[in-house]
Amino acid sequence: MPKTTGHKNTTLRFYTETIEVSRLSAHAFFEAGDEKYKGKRFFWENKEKTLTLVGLGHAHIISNNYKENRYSDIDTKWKELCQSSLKEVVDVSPILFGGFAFDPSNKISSEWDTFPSAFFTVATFQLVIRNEQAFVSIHYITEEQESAEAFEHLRIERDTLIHTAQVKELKVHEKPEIIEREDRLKEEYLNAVEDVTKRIKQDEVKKVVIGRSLKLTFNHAFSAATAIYNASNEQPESYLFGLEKEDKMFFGATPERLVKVEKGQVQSSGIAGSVKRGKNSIEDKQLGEGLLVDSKNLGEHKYVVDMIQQVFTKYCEDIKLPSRPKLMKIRDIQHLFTPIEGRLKQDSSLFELVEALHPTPALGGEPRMEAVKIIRESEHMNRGYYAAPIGWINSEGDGEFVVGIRSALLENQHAYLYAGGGIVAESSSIDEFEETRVKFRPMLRTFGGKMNE
Ligand SMILES: C=C(O[C@@H]1C=C(C(=O)O)C=C[C@H]1O)C(=O)O
Ligand SMILES: [Mg+2]
Repeated sequence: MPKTTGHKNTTLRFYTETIEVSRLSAHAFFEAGDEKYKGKRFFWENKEKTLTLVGLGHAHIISNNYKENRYSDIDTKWKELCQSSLKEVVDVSPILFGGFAFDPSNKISSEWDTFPSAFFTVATFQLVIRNEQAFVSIHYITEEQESAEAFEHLRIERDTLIHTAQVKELKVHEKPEIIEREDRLKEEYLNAVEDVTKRIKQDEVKKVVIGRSLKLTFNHAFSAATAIYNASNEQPESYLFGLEKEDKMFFGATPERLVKVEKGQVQSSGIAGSVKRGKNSIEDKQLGEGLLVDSKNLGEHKYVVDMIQQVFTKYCEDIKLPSRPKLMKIRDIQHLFTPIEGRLKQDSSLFELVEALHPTPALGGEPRMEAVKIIRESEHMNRGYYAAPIGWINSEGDGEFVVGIRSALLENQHAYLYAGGGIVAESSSIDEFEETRVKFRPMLRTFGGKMNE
């Protein structure tokens, strides 16, 4: 078991070696880790498809179960590891990949019990595909002097993994069938939406996002590699993420960037307000145009943009913010979308921004603390990592986090899907239920589910 950092007296040494490889599929590389690294992998592909990351094995884990300071703890330990342990100048930066729980104060026992409030890893074998170039790095983190023998062993293992990935196409697994489908806590969900709508009308809060979950049971275990592969085909215009922990994998295809930092430039996005896609281009256009002027959806959206703008005002300068939202059309749904950009003021880090932004009113509500408390009390479930930040950071402090929606937790023969929506004074429980049904679609298709139910 790799040791985690944090002990002041231990000096870790971080050894790396990178090679460039030609012709390597990220999905096949992930699958090559099936035998030895299952439960210790991650997958990432950005929306623009200019960056793909795969991690196999844990060279190092940084995690905590804190309610407070969970972001700064990860931040500090990662900086420490990079600054004091990483001895060489490296051409491909090591990546720290992981995620946070939506609400570490939620104590409901659930499928998420083994996920701490923050969980990040440095992979033993890291694949980075950038601008069509693929690099595989070995990471070896130890308290001892480098052991030539151990490193040589890792090189052999790396070559085996690359070879396996190059010669094999993605296995076509026998397709598991869904044998049971359960709308979990449906009554509780509908009651929560109605109750929250009332409380909003009484001016207790302005907006609260209420979510629900679907549980699928298959006749045999669903392969993690296949699930990620299917999700990327179902929703190619989204980010793709996967994070394994022991026998589970949290994964999804989300359209929503929380925050990206690259060379001091910061980008975030306000995405809230939704309508389905039309059956034909005329209906689709009408629905989109209707969304752009719909007061209920514009209201949902504005809380998000205002809050992100406040955070940017604190952490950034040269802020660019369009005056009105545009449409983001993805396969099953269209959203109101406002991109926000700025330049990071000095001395602020990506993790500080993640902390300041999570949860935005797109996933929590307005005001934030009150909304999170209402979610904790009225959803009757534990969101785990759903609707929470998931992403990566490199040794320079650049990186990107998305909001883990349009997502599911896969556990062998079971999958738990999650979806929610922003409740405002004008919400109706029937329409909100319908909106979550549309949001479940990409993940349902990923698992071979039927859409007409
Ligand atoms: C909460 C979800 O989505 C969020 C809620 C939206 C809405 O209510 O209109 C739209 C996009 C997301 O910010 C989800 O997909 O589960
Ligand atoms: Mg909505």
